[in-house]
Parts: sequence; structure tokens; C-alpha cells
Amino acid sequence: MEELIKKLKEMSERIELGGGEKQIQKQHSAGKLTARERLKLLFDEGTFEEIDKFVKHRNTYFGLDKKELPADGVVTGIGKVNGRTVAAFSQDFTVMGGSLGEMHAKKIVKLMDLAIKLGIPLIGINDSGGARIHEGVDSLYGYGEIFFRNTLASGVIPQITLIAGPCAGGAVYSPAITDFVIMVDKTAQMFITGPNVIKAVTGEEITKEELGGALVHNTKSGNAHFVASSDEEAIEIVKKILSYIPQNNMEEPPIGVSSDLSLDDGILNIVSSDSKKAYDVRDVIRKIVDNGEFLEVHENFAKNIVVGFARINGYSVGIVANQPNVFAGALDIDSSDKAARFIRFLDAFNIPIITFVDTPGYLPGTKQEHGGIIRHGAKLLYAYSEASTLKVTIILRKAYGGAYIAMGSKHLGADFVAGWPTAEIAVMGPEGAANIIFKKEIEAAENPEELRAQKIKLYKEMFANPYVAAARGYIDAVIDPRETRKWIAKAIEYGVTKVEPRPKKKHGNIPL
Ligand SMILES: CC(C)(COP(=O)(O)OP(=O)(O)OC[C@H]1O[C@@H](n2cnc3c(N)ncnc32)[C@H](O)[C@@H]1OP(=O)(O)O)[C@@H](O)C(=O)NCCC(=O)NCCSC(=O)CC(=O)O
Repeated sequence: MEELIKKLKEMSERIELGGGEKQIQKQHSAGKLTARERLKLLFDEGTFEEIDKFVKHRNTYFGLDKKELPADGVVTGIGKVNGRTVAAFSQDFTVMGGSLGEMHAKKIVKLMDLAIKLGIPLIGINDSGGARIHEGVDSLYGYGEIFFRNTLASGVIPQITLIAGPCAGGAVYSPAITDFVIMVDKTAQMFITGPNVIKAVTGEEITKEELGGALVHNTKSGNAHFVASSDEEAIEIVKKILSYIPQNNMEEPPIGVSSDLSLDDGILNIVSSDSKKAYDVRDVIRKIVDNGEFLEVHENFAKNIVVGFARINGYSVGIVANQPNVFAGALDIDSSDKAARFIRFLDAFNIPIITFVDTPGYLPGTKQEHGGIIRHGAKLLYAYSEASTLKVTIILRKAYGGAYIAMGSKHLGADFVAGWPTAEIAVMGPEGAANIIFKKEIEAAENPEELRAQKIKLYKEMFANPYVAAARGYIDAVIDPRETRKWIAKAIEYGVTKVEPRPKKKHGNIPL
């Protein structure tokens, strides 16, 4: 027995060394942690149980049968993150570049099946040269099996991806199906085809970083939701996300401690009653949520809308807010995509959606129209309408036209809607409206500018306020801004029993 246990220990230690000291050093000097070091940081001490440590590849092409690939280049298992059970895989770049072959894929697939059955979040740490070229179609089979399970798991268990190295070719689609993608600055890249292929096909010259680095995907493409300055920071972000979300779609999110619900007069100084004055809506959000803590998602992409996680009175919430500081808070293609995807995540995992509205409408222009704003804008309407989780909306100031409808209005099924006294709920802004309704009168006037100003004032008094909508019951209440935190807290407390059955269907067909 002693001998056998000694052998087990030796084998185990050998596998834990991955590609060996030299490769580990190479990994460190590239500014990266190893697969196992990353898992050690993610999981509570002593809780990680590895699965399939002794798995071996069975490929014989190109001398692969002579190559020992410890754990076949991926570490998989289950452990506790802040006391909650979580599954994770971590690709080991020190073993043949973390490339994905048949058995590597089978380990991930087995873990995914287990995570779905157990109803626990799945964290994927990617650091890989992609499909193991030696293994050919077996690698492609592997990716396909993973994509299939990512899709089955979507909306059932939360899936979070950390890109901590290269992620190229077929490898990129699994992260893209998951709920949140975190990229490490400078060490992570994602692309379908790399710089060499691009140069050969199009003649275009570009570096790996410019093509698919963390900043590009966080600001331009929107493929990534977070950028971290190191592996350590990326793992902290994973933990923060997990703290707001349930283990699976059958659970409610974790509840924190409740706190004082009053707000001081500071809330009155952020939003100006002059609707032309911009402000940072995150100042409003931080005032209203518990301890001013707001985990912004997609912070650097489509900045004209702000989305993220927070708590109100201890309850986890998802926030969606127009950002008057950017394009005056107008909605466009990217902001519609960004908000719609976040709303669908919140709905899938029973997290209340809190919406703050201050938007003049959808952004005009041929770039938007030809880019498909109709189709993309419709996603937002669709996502809000489809969501049966609790929906609470506060109209801070402008809520004009189609954007008023889109931003979590009563008409799309919001459960509780309030307006601040500064709310302007109208079909369009007073200037535009007066110019259209009174066009002929203004043109014929002796002093057109004076009459225009009068008519704008008239329209503003009649419609640019919350009371017309309140008179119809389109909003439930007009509230003192200082009451907002208390009002939302009550809405969540009264809304926890919400049940909203929908017509039976296989699935809807969101405009994509
Ligand atoms: C990922 C890299 C940029 C990393 O460069 P680095 O200089 O950091 O590291 P490196 O090249 O020394 O790689 C470390 C070790 O991993 C091996 N290695 C890397 N990628 C591999 C792969 N995909 N298959 C098999 N082995 C691979 C290298 O040969 C090397 O082995 P050793 O240590 O023995 O020398 C590069 O390795 C690379 O370009 N790899 C190929 C990427 C690719 O084309 N993937 C797409 C596959 S097709 C695919 O995924 C399907 C699709 O596109 O749809």
C-alpha cells in the first residue's frame, strides 16, 4: 500500500508540473500565471477537487504518441468560491500551448455536463493556441461539443470566461456564447484569423494587440465585458460577478444585509432641470445603491448606456441607465445590443431590472439607419418585453418617443414606474414638437422667433412633465428624488412574489 501511495503521489506531482519548470518560467516571464496558480487564486483554500487529472491523449499522428501531455493541457474541477460551489476549467499553456485536442475537449465537456446537472456556475479560463493541429478533426469535434453545451447551459447556469492568453480560431466561439468575458490587458487576444492570415488574404498589416487585444474588444467590438490589468485582477472580477448572481436559474440571487434607505439632498444636485445639461448617470446610481457599490459591465463599450450589478436594501439588482454624458443619452445600435443582452441575463437568472431613463430618442443618421438600428433597437424592446423578472423604472428626465417606450416603460410590462418632478414624458422634445405643430403659424408671424419661443414654452408646460403620463396611469407615481432609494426598495420587497405566466412556446425569435 505504502509503495502504491508513493507512486500515486509521484505521478500526481509530475502532472501538476504541467509542461515543466522551463515552460512555467516562460509563462511567468510573459506576465502570466499558470493554469493551476489561477485556480488556486479563484477557489477558497483547500476546496478545489480536481477531476480527470490522469487523462491522456490517444493520438499517434506526427509523433504525438511519444509526447506526454500532463492532464492533456487543461485542469478541470470543482471547488468553493466564497463558500459557494463553482466548476472551472483552466487551460495550461505550458503543455503544448494549451492546445485543444480530443481528450482536452472531453474533460471540459464532462465538467460542463456536471455543472449543468449540479446547477453550479461554470468558469472557463482560456489560454490556448486553439485546435491542436496534430489532432485534426478530433479537435474540431471537441469545439463543437463545447459550443453545444455552452448553448444548453445558457440561461441555466451562469457561464463566465476569463481570457488570459491567446484565444484564436474556433476557440473564440465558446467564450462568445458565455455570459461575461473578462480579458487581461496585453496578454490576452481573441481573433478568428490572426495577423498572418489577414495579411495573406487582404494584404492588411496589423499587430495581434491591435487586432484582438483586451482594449479593442472592450471598446470597439464589445466582445469582452471587462478588462483587467493582471490575472489576479481578472479573478477578482470573476468573484465579484459571482457575488451578485444565483447558482442557477431555479434559485434567487444571494441577499446581502439591508441598510439605511434615506437619501440626502446631494441627489438633488446631480440632474439639472435644464434638460440640455449633461451629467454622469453613474453619480445617480452610486447615490441610490447600497454603499455606493456598482459593478459596471461593458464599461468601455457603448458608453451612452450604463449597465451593471448593484444591491438595493441587500437585494441584487441589475441596473440599466441612459448616460446623458454621451450622445445626450441617445440610443444607438451598440447601446441597444449591450442593454438587451444584459437584460436577458438578468431575466434568465431572476434578478430585478432597475432602469433609469434620460434619453432624447434613438440616434439619427444614415450610419445608424444603414447599420440596422431598426433591427438592433428592436432587441431592446424585445428583451424588456420578454423579461418576466421584476421590472422597476425611474424616469429621471427626458423620456421621448420610441426610446421612452423602449426603456422599460409600463407598456413593455414594467411592474413599477415612477417619474421625478423633472421627468419629461413626450413624443419628442419641445423644440422639435413646436416647430412641427406650429410650422405654418411661425412662418406667417411678424416675429417668427418670438412666436417660436412662445410655442416651445407652451408645449413644454403642457407635455414636458411627468403629470400627463401620470394622469393616464402610464407611470405609477411622481416622487421626490430623495425618496428614490426607499421607493425602489419597497418595489423589490413587494415584487418578490411576482409571477407572470407567458404563452407556451419553444422559443421566441429575437431580432438578431
Ligand atoms: C498561440 C501562439 C500565438 C503562441 O505563441 P508563443 O510564441 O507564445 O508560443 P509557442 O508558439 O512557442 O507555443 C508553445 C507551444 O505550443 C505549441 N502550439 C501552439 N499552438 C498550437 C496548436 N494550435 N496546436 C499544436 N501545438 C500548438 C507550439 O508549437 C509550441 O510547442 P513547442 O513548445 O513544442 O515548440 C502560437 O503558438 C500560434 O500561433 N499557434 C497557432 C495558432 C493557430 O493557428 N490556431 C488555430 C488552430 S485551427 C483552429 O483553431 C480551428 C479554427 O480556426 O476554426
